[in-house]
Amino acid sequence: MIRVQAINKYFHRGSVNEVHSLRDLSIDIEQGDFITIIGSNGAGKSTFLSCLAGTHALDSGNITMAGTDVTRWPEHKRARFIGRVFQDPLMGTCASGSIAQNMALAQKRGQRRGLSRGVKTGDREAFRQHLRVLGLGLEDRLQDRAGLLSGGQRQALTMVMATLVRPELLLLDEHTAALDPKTAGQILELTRNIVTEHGLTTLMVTHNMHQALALGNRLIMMHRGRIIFDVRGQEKEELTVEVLLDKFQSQADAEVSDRMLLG
Ligand SMILES: Nc1ncnc2c1ncn2[C@@H]1O[C@H](COP(=O)(O)OP(=O)(O)OP(=O)(O)O)[C@@H](O)[C@H]1O
Repeated sequence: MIRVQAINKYFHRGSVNEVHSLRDLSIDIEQGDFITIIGSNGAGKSTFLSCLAGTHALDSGNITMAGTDVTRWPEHKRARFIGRVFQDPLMGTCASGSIAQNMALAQKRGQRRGLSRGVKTGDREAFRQHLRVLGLGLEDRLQDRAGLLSGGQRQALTMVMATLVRPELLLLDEHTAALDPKTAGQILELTRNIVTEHGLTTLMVTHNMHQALALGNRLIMMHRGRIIFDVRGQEKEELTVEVLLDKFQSQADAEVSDRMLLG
């Protein structure tokens, strides 16, 4: 289990530009949970993923993974058991490296990486098998530079790379948002298959409520650095876009009335 206890994250603390991005956020993430995360712009969704990945240090609070306190662990140390896919398909792969070289690097995630970009012969067949599942023909293009691939192909490759070494936690940050609808659908299907096949504990940020409802066993809604709604199982199955929109709206209404009261 991953336990997040009362975490706070500020940016530019103490200055006029201070942003309190995460506010006493707590959540227990069960082994195998596939959580979709929705929330308004600036709600803190990406910051939350970055704090889990160790990209940002916390101002307070704790994160434990499988009983180990990782709060002070730097990003590179957590990389051993965290896979992450970003919105930008260009971020997950090295354009100048071949598909095989990219996969060889992914295979060494969290280990010391030498300067050698060599790929062992035995690995090539394993890489081909991983790529064949995608149905994109990438298994026959191991020598091609990743920079030659389309955005969708690169994101598919990134998904495979992020899960080549089974991650304890998979973080997906709007990973289909930059793709055309058809390709986004394919990557989502791939996501569903990979996560289900390996039973990966996964957090997926999306602005698409249909996606948030269609995938995962649990959904959380964030607002202003907090989790304001957390639903799972049957209750999630029965959720509709209308109910989610109502939640958003009631939050906005509450803020307006707060402002009126305070003002
Ligand atoms: N590196 C940073 N420096 C300063 N402020 C930041 C930084 N990263 C995030 N913030 C601020 O923290 C708040 C939360 O941002 P975050 O990107 O986590 O929100 P989000 O929910 O992912 O939003 P979106 O849906 O728009 O991507 C915002 O006010 C943002 O401006």
